[in-house]
Amino acid sequence: MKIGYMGVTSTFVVPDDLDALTRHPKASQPGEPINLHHTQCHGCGDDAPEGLHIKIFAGDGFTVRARMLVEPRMEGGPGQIHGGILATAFDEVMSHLPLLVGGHCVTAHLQVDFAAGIPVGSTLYFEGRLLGRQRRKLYTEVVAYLADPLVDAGAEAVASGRALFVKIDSARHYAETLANSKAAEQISRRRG
Ligand SMILES: CCCCCCCCCCCC(=O)SCCNC(=O)CCNC(=O)[C@H](O)C(C)(C)COP(=O)(O)OP(=O)(O)OC[C@H]1O[C@@H](n2cnc3c(N)ncnc32)[C@H](O)[C@@H]1OP(=O)(O)O
Repeated sequence: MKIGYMGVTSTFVVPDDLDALTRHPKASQPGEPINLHHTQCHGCGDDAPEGLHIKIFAGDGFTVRARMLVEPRMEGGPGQIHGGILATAFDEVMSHLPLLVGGHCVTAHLQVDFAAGIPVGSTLYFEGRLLGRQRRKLYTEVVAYLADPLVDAGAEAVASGRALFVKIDSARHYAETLANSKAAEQISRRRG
């Protein structure tokens, strides 16, 4: 099996020749929650029993804000969050950024830098930013803090991530797997 994309290990490089960004007319307003996915989504779904239950809100411009309680079931090293859980949280938070410009995307590339251990019991605050778009590709980044950077200018950044998302036709992309989803009916209804 070849590793990476098209046999090449991907790196995250934002191209210089980006397309102009326009906020989608139906995008959530700053401060409003973004309900991009569905209730069984492992990242944001309220009804996913083992999910992360991340709360995600639109920010100014092309940004999102989010928070997540680090629960005991998320433990990796003693008393600290598991790195894979944080990567999942980053994926989820950044996956809401494309909605600000419209359309569903999937993650094509994800990378994480872990700067400090994150204690179980803490609340993580996330700031995500859309760095740019080129055709179907959207470049995003996210930073995690142990305090809300909106109210605490000295909030410490404990991890950061970057991801490339690719725009999809969701009906086509999920055509063969939708029936496996516990939320199949809800998603079909939403599509009309
Ligand atoms: C109600 C519904 C709710 C929807 C709910 C949505 C839930 C989202 C959940 C959170 C997000 C996830 O975890 S999503 C789950 C994890 N991700 C996935 O399962 C995705 C699996 N991968 C794929 O399906 C595919 O590889 C795609 C869609 C990413 C790309 O395939 P494609 O459509 O054929 O397009 P392709 O031409 O290959 O690529 C398009 C452009 O992207 C570039 N590109 C593609 N992959 C890469 C890569 N790894 N690294 C660099 N560049 C890449 C190509 O060079 C090209 O650039 P250029 O030629 O334009 O320059």
